Amino acid sequence: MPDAALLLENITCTFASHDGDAAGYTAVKEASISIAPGEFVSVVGPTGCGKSTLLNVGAGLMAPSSGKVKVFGKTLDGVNHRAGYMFQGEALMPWRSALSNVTAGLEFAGVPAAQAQEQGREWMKRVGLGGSENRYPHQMSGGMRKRTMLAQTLIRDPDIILMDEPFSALDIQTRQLMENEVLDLWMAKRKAVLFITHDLDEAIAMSDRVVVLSAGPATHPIGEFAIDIPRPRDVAEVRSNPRFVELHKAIWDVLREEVLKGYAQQKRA
Ligand SMILES: Nc1ncnc2c1ncn2[C@@H]1O[C@H](COP(=O)(O)OP(=O)(O)OP(=O)(O)O)[C@@H](O)[C@H]1O
Repeated sequence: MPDAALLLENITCTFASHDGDAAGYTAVKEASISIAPGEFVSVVGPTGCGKSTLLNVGAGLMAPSSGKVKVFGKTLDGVNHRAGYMFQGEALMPWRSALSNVTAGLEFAGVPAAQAQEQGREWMKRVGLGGSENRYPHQMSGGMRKRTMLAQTLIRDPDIILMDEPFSALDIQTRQLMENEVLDLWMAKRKAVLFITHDLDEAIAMSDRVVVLSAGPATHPIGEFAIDIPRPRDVAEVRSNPRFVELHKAIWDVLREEVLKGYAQQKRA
């Protein structure tokens, strides 16, 4: 079997506690997730369970308290340079134009400016933003800013794409358009994707596999479902596919209780 593109192996993450508990807060405990090259995997779980923590560990932005990360078979030490990361919030640099936000990663990697600009313009077109190169982030809609972030993430052609609830702030129509665009781009290149969402519909519509996390503390996977719905898929239409409905019910049966636990914990906090 080929090496996983990204393997999170027995990951435990303990944070210093805010309430003086010397043992700290173990957000994630012995969690293992493997993503094959070219596979699209979504991770769903209740709010605050540790989804972003796991993604940060996979990106090499946070070292786990114990456990290992392997990238195409090699143990990760430091930042994961084979991964592109699209954050949940607004991560554009407000002082840079859309184009220069998109090309920033190439520039930092030492690609000559003219070449970076040419690639940047191509990517702006690919994400439907041809003609908006000179706009600044505040001159763009939320959807346009997300498209810019998508181009910024994909321009470096990463082998692994990490996405943390990338479209949660968008209205439903824009969100579905962007989800379809991401699927089209992914179908063309088939990179490994780890997609974090709390939206089960989105997870099923997009993925090859959905991993369900337990509520925290000590979050870990409690279920894994192969999404055997043929591609290409339209994220809006796929929702009426009988198999979608069946999978939704099966996954929700596992997720529901965890969501209730997560909600109760947030109310207590
Ligand atoms: N640096 C930190 N220090 C202390 N606690 C932290 C830190 N980072 C995360 N946590 C805690 O770890 C838990 C998991 O956080 P995380 O952001 O990974 O959850 P999440 O599932 O991504 O949340 P959401 O669904 O709200 O985006 C939370 O209880 C959070 O408060």
